[in-house]
Amino acid sequence: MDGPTDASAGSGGSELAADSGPPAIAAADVHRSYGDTVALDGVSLSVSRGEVFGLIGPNGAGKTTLVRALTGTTKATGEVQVLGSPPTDVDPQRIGLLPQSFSPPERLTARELVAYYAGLYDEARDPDAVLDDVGLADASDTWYEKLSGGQQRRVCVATALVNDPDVLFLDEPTTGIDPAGRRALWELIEGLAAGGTTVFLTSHAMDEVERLADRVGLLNGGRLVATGAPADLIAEHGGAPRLVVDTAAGSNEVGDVGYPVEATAETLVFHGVDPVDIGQVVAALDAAGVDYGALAWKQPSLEEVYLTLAGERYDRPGGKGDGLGGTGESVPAAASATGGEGTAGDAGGDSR
Ligand SMILES: Nc1ncnc2c1ncn2[C@@H]1O[C@H](COP(=O)(O)OP(=O)(O)OP(=O)(O)O)[C@@H](O)[C@H]1O
Repeated sequence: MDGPTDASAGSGGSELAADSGPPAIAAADVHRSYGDTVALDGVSLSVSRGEVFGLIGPNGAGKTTLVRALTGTTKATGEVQVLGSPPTDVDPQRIGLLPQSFSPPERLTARELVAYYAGLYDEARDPDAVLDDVGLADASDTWYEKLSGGQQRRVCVATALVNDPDVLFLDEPTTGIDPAGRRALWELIEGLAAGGTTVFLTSHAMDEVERLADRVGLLNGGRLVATGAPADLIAEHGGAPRLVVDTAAGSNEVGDVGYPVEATAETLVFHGVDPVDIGQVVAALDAAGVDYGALAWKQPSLEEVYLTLAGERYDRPGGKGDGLGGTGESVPAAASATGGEGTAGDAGGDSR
């Protein structure tokens, strides 16, 4: 872990970005079990100040447990520091946390709720300004229980922003939020990051993580199995661009078109096809008399990285894979722990 602890250094995000102090978040060999269920199995990571770190992984991989370990809201073994100090020693003013599950009192208006959270801090932003930031200015007088699920989530995000934190933990911030709202929230997060706020977010939306994160960590079975910039992970694990052709034909019906071909129940997938060579494949299909429908050229994305490394490639019933993930090579079985919720062996005393 990095050196001197000075939790009082710097007061605003932009100052932190220029600060050469300890990383915003540092974890070394973090373990957490619930009874026999190993939720975190030796996680180590470091997040620089001003960085946006995206944590992805299958259900039950340990993402929420890691957020809780990093924020000191569950006990874990190993070492965790936020801004150079154990998380429970850091001034709460400097940390923002949006938990995955958050059930505020329902008979309060959005403004009253955000104002309540504002009152917990020495300094806080104007609740109306924060509600405006999350696109809820028009609903600020509505009771929480009368808001839609996505609006409720936005209020929860607002409560995490109200103290203008230096380090912001967002556990699945956009779940349930409509596409326009998601984009608005992305812009908000981008603005915070541009101002120097460190953001640690978890998400199942790969487009979200690919857009927002400077670095991504893939958690599987409680272990961090890959970390890197989205572009680097895609280059390393995403496979080649491919042409997906809707057809019931088998690969043996096409002949050799110069690209590895993979057949699924409803598609032929040609791997490594550059856009300029699509015509060559189409000509080969026509020459072979293959009956086909739509063609789609796809570049690898973070989703392919996820599907490959998490071993979660989707197989259609009766098919050999959807042809969209990875390189068509066999992938390891999912290693995620998916035990049920419960408190057995939860000696950690989760506190938030
Ligand atoms: N309070 C708890 N009591 C018992 N087991 C728990 C508890 N919290 C989490 N677990 C288990 O720990 C493992 C990791 O759970 P966690 O919620 O951290 O995963 P996750 O990656 O956040 O999942 P999801 O994507 O579904 O939110 C799972 O097997 C889960 O069942």
